[in-house]
Amino acid sequence: MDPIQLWNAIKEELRNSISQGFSYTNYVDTLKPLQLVENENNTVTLQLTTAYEQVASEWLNANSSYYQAFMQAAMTATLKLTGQPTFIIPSVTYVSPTPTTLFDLPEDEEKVQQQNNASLASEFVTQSILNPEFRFETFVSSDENREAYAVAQAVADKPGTQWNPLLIYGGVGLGKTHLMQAIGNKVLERTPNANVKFITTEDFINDFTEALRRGQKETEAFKREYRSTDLLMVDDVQFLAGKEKIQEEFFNTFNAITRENHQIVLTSDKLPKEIPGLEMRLVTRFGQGYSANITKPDLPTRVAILRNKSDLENLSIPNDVIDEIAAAVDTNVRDLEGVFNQVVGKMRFSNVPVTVETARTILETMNFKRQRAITIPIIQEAVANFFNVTVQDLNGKKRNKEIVVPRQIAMYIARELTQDSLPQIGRAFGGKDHTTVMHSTEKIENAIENDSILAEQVQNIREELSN
Ligand SMILES: Nc1ncnc2c1ncn2[C@@H]1O[C@H](COP(=O)(O)OP(=O)(O)OP(=O)(O)O)[C@@H](O)[C@H]1O
Repeated sequence: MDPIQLWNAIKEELRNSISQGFSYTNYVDTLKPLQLVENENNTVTLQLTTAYEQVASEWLNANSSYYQAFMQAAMTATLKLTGQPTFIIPSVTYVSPTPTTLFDLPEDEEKVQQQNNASLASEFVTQSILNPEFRFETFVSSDENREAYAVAQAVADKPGTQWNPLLIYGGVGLGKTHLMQAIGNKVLERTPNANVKFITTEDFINDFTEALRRGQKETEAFKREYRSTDLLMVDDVQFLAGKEKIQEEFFNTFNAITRENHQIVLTSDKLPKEIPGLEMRLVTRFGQGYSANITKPDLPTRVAILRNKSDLENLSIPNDVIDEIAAAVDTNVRDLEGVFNQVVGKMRFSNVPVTVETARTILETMNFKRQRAITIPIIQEAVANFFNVTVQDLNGKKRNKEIVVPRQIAMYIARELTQDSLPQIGRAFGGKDHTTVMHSTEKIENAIENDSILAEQVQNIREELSN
């Protein structure tokens, strides 16, 4: 006896004889046939499974006789129809939402159709490949990505539940794809048969365009392929901007997946509401789960990332070399890795120990310069030189305009380019009160808006400091 056929017949019986309080959609439809198990006493158990905890607990609960009796009655009626003499006992087990589709046995006809479509789709739909190195264990968690890291782990543990979709956004090369694929790798590690798909937005656009070009059957195959995923991960959704037809298809794919409580993870370079040309319905859908930002790593994080890489690859790169690279490359982690790889290559292929000097040469060739830490004394000196006054004047009490304006500018730049607090800045300017610093910075902030000469002077000093 085929459990799928049997269950379909029972469902039909239940649909026709449904009683009040026994909801077909919320109860029967959530159950899927697993298998038929022969018992010793000539009975057969139809094992059913559900991803809905409540349905399972209602079944298992002390009052479950209501459901069992009802189901039993439907079975008896079904068996009469099919003329089967075996006595069938229903049983229900709960599986957490992640692997639902693994048990989501399609109805026979549908199964064949899906198989046909799958092979049709595999002719032109992008195959998903995950980088095995992109795992949580190889990701350095720091203040700049802690929230994204934590929520990505939560999604990997319980996909399709609370944070759906998860959107990870931030600048280039900061680890968005790494974290997204870490979710995929973790899910696959736990559930190897899960239908996990990772694609770029460009892949989605190309696949859909190709499907449309090939015809209706292929378009259907495309839809089934994408909409049947347990976990769909799409990189760089900002590239959907301005493409109406693609956005419509993406919207439908999104709805089909989330309706099944399956998980979507997206990355973007900015928040959806800031993507020009992204339709409102997608903006709201993308924002309905959880959006986590990743920002540029600071110096200690860059050092930690390089140390971690060096350890993972069993390399003994000296600490001063790591510090040199981390101090010079503050753009993003991808650039940091690029320089690191050059250094590793040098170690391997030229067989000489890597020193700070070698690292500096590599950094220079790659156009990276060590950033000078900007401190208040450096700012004071630059401002004093620019306006032809002395640092003593800036730190003194003179109140003539020729001194007051440069002093206010120096305080403003100190506030902007250092991490020092208002009281610390006040102390560094000859023991001034923090309210004086606040007043000065506000004054320059407002003046920059209306006074283009002053704005240019401030900009020139900034540039001088960055050289
Ligand atoms: N915190 C981190 N710890 C370890 N490696 C990291 C970290 N952040 C980024 N990386 C590494 O930096 C490289 C670039 O990261 P990734 O490709 O994930 O960036 P991205 O934010 O997706 O960039 P893009 O927007 O350009 O696609 C990868 O090799 C990744 O492993």
